Amino acid sequence: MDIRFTDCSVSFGERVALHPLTLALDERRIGIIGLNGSGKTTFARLINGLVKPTKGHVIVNGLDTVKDDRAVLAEAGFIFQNPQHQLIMPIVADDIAFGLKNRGLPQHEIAARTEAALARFGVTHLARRRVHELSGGETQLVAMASVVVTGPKILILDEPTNQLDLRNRRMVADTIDRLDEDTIVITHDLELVESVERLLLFHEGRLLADGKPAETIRRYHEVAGC
Ligand SMILES: Nc1ncnc2c1ncn2[C@@H]1O[C@H](COP(=O)(O)OP(=O)(O)OP(=O)(O)O)[C@@H](O)[C@H]1O
Repeated sequence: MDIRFTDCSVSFGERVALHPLTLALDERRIGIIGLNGSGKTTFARLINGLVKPTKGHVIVNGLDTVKDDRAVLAEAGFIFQNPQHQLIMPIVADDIAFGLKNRGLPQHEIAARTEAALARFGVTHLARRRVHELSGGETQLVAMASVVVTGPKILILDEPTNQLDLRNRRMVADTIDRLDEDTIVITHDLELVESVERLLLFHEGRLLADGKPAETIRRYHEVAGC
C-alpha cells in the first residue's frame, strides 16, 4: 500500500478526533491500537474516504480521498465493526454478488466470482443461508468475502474479532493472515497484531507510537496504566 497523510486533521464540531498528522504507510500488514475513543476508527475511515479530512489530504495509492472518492472506495475496502450492518441482501450468495451487479458485470462473471469468493473464505456451504441467521464468525467471513469480491487492493478491518469465541477468533485471524490484499487491522485484540510489520498507537487523537508491535504494545500498557 501507499498511503500518505499530509497535515491531516479531523474535527466533529468542537471535538478534535484527530490532531494534525503527517505520515506515510507502505507496509503490507499494519495494525492500529488505542483506548476507546482515541481516534483509531476516524483514522482508518480517512483511508477509504468515509471520513474526509477537516484539513489536509489523504492520498491512497495515488488517489485523493476527496477528489477521487469513488475510486478510493474501490481501492480500499472497509469491513465494519458490526459487519451484519453491511450485509445488504437477505441471502449470503446474493450479498456477495451485490457489489458486482452494481458494477454491471455480466451474469456469468458475477456467478464465477461469487463462487470463487465463497470458496476462498470457506463459506461455500453457507451460500443459500439467510445472512441474519449466521453466527458471528460466519458473518465476519461473509462480510470479508462481500468486500474482497470487488477487488480492493487494501482491506481495512475494524475490530474483526470483536465478540467472537475462541474458535471463531482463531478462524478469522488465520483468514486475515492469509489474505493477499494489504491489510490494516484496528483492534483491541493484541494477539491479532503482535506480528504485523508496523503497529500504530493512537491516544487522545494523536499518534503516540509507531513501530514494531512489541514496542508499541509496551507503550499502550503505559498509557492504559495496566
Ligand atoms: N461522527 C462523529 N461525530 C462526532 N464525534 C465523533 C464522530 N466519530 C467519532 N467521534 C468522536 O471522535 C473521537 C474518536 O472516535 P473514534 O471512533 O475514532 O475512536 P476509536 O479509537 O475508534 O474508539 P473505539 O475503540 O471505542 O471504537 C471520539 O471522541 C468520538 O466520540
